[in-house]
Amino acid sequence: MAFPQEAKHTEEQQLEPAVEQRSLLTVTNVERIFHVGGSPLHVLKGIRMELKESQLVMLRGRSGSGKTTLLNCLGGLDTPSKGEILFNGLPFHSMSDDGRTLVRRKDMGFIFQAFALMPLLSAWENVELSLRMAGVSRTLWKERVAHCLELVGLEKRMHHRPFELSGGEQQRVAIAKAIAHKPMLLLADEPTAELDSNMSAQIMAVFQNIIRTEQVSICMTTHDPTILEVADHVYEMVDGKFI
Ligand SMILES: Nc1ncnc2c1ncn2[C@@H]1O[C@H](COP(=O)(O)OP(=O)(O)OP(=O)(O)O)[C@@H](O)[C@H]1O
Repeated sequence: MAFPQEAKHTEEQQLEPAVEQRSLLTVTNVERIFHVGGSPLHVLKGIRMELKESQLVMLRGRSGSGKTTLLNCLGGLDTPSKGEILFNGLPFHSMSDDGRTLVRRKDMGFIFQAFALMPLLSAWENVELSLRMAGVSRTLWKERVAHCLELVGLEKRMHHRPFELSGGEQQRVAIAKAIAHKPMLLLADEPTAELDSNMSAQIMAVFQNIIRTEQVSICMTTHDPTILEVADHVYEMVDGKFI
């Protein structure tokens, strides 16, 4: 199988002067209500946001403000109770679970706070596993795995297993794993939460690098005020709303 997004950005387009970026994700009046002990709990209260191609957007807010709930809705892991989410023109809010799963597998990558690596597999094998899961042809694995690990600066650690890597290095493997199948959108929940400020800065530099070279858009949650400056836009969340 060829990589589906290969033709997304042609050389010709890259040489053209900057044009208005296309909207990848449009969120309109999204609400999420959970029912807890028979009472409704309004966690998202009318969220509107937009993410364009090759943008880095951050969701910032206190614990419990609803960031993860929103990220889950954006990634199709959960569905809003009301409102609309358009991803690459597709109505995510009204698609079936199976439909969303297919889109997610092909066009999205996920990064979590706790790295989510297979402990017995090397960095190389972890990234390879992600290509296998995405149904990418085996003939493409070697070149793509090497490329992704180089992109995140781990060419010298390719055959280390997670326990032989630092927290920052493990998170870089997780990033390589999340971008291996060439997603359009990367969703990251507190990707720097477990890292010190130096390692967090390195992860943000990797994000900026992959936005440039892989034409991916990134939406991430954070508590950390020191990394906000690299975002194209920061949405500040308080009690289920943007302020
Ligand atoms: N499945 C669920 N059922 C009931 N309540 C939920 C559910 N998921 C989340 N909540 C509640 O929604 C609120 C927001 O949670 P969420 O995890 O989205 O916040 P957050 O901003 O990501 O917090 P943190 O930064 O601590 O991860 C919390 O009060 C949480 O208890």
